[in-house]
Amino acid sequence: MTEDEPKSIDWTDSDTFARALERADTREKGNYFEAFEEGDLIEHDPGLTLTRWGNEAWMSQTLNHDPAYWRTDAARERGFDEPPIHPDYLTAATLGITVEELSEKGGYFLGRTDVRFPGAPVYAGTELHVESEVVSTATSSSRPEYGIVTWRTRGRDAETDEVVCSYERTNMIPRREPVATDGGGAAAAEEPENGPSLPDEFVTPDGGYFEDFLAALERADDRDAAVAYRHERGRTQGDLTVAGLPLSTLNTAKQHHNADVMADSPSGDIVTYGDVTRSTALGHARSDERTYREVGFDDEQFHTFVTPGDTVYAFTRVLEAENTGREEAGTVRFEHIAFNQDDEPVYSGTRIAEIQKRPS
Ligand SMILES: CC(C)(COP(=O)(O)OP(=O)(O)OC[C@H]1O[C@@H](n2cnc3c(N)ncnc32)[C@H](O)[C@@H]1OP(=O)(O)O)[C@@H](O)C(=O)NCCC(=O)NCCSC(=O)C[C@H](O)C(=O)O
Repeated sequence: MTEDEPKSIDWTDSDTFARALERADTREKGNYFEAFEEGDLIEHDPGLTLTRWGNEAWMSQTLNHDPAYWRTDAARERGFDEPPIHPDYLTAATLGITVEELSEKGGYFLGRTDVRFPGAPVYAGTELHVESEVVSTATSSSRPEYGIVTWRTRGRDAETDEVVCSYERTNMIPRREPVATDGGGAAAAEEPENGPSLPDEFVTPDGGYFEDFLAALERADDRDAAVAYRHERGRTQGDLTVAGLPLSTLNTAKQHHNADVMADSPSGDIVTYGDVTRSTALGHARSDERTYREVGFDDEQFHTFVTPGDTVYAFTRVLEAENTGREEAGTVRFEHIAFNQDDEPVYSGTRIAEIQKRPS
């Protein structure tokens, strides 16, 4: 090189690189709140083939061990052709595909309702196609930097076009332009002087069959009692559950795998995907019952963050039991509450499931 030739740039020199980074634009991912308008229909590009491996990874790591999802003979006894895809994994995969367009910008998952599985059982090899419709958008009165968006999402079997999973979900989504507010929620935070008193007695079912739930409800009837109990198992959150499981469903929300960005967010750390928290709590609950089929989920809410090192436990309330005349199972409605090592609720929701009847 002669003196007149321009010096080549060493882009990896730390000062040079720092200056380059300062000047470079970032190619952004995800959509701000302002991108969503009521009635918009969004077809999500990514598809995902539901595999037995994906199903088993999800089920094992969330402690869902129902044999019908693991063993062919147990699956056939329950009326399936082979071990099907579990509804929790199907729900998480349906949501995962939507994240890039709906919530990757950093939207905390607040709640979900009307989770249903209208199609035939879903087996490994099914390719999912997913679409979402914007149901509503609202400003947040307490957090001006966010808006609140609700979508109706449908996951279809790409081959038959049959809807296999559908739900309505609500997230907080960052605004491009924060709005001015009056500070909103402060008044609503006031606690009543005396909270509602709990029932005198907590009844625990003797077993996990439908008859046990029915008998427990009958024992609680006409008394100041609730059928309510906690489950023994806990699951401490680590890299696989916090980052690995959502990424395996194509869920690109930075909340679960970018500790650098999340250090400067309300949670201060990466957080467990809502579907992992919820599936883990449901796994604990199912370990104390004889599940026959999952029917649906409503009123799901995420109350506070779960971060690495936190342990997810579960508490169950039995709300109703109905003998529908079906030979194999009766229908039970539960409320499940996931809580952490400090006994704080992190998730709650109601669930309708068919529970096996005791073999005669
Ligand atoms: C996120 C929070 C820290 C917010 O807490 P806070 O500021 O105390 O507010 P609120 O919880 O009262 O809620 C904020 C506003 O949102 C409305 N809201 C809340 N829930 C719902 C709901 N189910 N439906 C509709 N609207 C809802 C409230 O009314 C408030 O409105 P306003 O008063 O007008 O402001 C806190 O909520 C929190 O920590 N939540 C837990 C969040 C979480 O951990 N989620 C799971 C992990 S994130 C995830 O899974 C992302 C996922 O991958 C994805 O992409 O979706």
